[in-house]
Amino acid sequence: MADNLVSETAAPYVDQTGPPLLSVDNVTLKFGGLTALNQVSFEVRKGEILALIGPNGAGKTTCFNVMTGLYRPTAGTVVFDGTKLPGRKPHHITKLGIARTFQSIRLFPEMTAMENVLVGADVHHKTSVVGALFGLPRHRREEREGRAEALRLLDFVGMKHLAGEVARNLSYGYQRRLEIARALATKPKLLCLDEPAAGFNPAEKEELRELIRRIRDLGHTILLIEHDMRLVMGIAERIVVLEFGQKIADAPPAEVRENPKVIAAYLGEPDEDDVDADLMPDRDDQGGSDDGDS
Ligand SMILES: Nc1ncnc2c1ncn2[C@@H]1O[C@H](COP(=O)(O)OP(=O)(O)OP(=O)(O)O)[C@@H](O)[C@H]1O
Repeated sequence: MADNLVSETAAPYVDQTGPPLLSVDNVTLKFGGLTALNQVSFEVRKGEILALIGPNGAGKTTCFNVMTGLYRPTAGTVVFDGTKLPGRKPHHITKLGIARTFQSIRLFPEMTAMENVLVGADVHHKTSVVGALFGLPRHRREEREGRAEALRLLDFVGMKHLAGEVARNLSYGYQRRLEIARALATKPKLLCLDEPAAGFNPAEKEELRELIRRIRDLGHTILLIEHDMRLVMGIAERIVVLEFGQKIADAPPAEVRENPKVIAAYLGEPDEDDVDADLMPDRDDQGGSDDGDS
């Protein structure tokens, strides 16, 4: 792999000294006899772009599902910004500051792009149903500000001109961008992206890479599940690797791509010196299922 594909940023945004934004602490999750996560621990530092990678079925999405309150761990805990998460409802976790996108796009297909973003923003609205029904001034002001913010977010992801378009009519690429805009509308401290580049061509992947950088530069921390190694190596400051529910590596990209365990996980047994993480297959090459949202 060409060296210039490895992120060389000195991670100027990453808070190396304060407490981690997220700690996954010894998390085990069992589905009946299957251990999807086995004593997994890692931290996400404020301002970081951290990638979570691993072969199909390694436990990546399950990890997101534990962090966002869809699953409760069998053992272990997750602490976000000083708050223990297990047992909390997903909407409460969103309010605390974790937002996510899904492997398979989940928009409201009959709503416009603008309305989809407004749904995301709803999580922080303060006015009551009564306020909405009677069109009270505070509600009207909140609505006006919400629309302006939604438009700003649509502009940020490059689709302001599509604000009035119904989501189901949008191209696949724009639907993915809209999901990101909706997640940003919740004002997340931590944005979790589950395979955002799936189905993208190289040019779209490059645009996505820029977008993820810009999102981080705004002050959001990013946790990224992605099968495209070129994208991961080019953007992540640190990579956590899972295999069969266990963490097998946690290091900067340059180290991870040389790690024999990681190479073996992707390619089978390493072939002495003749292995290079550039050969790590993209998701499409793995023949994995499309919808592992678990
Ligand atoms: N709800 C569920 N019930 C039973 N087993 C599940 C459930 N969700 C996930 N699994 C299993 O847990 C394991 C981890 O799945 P997970 O979707 O987290 O993997 P992944 O690393 O995200 O994979 P992919 O890259 O294919 O999306 C797999 O063996 C999967 O079949």
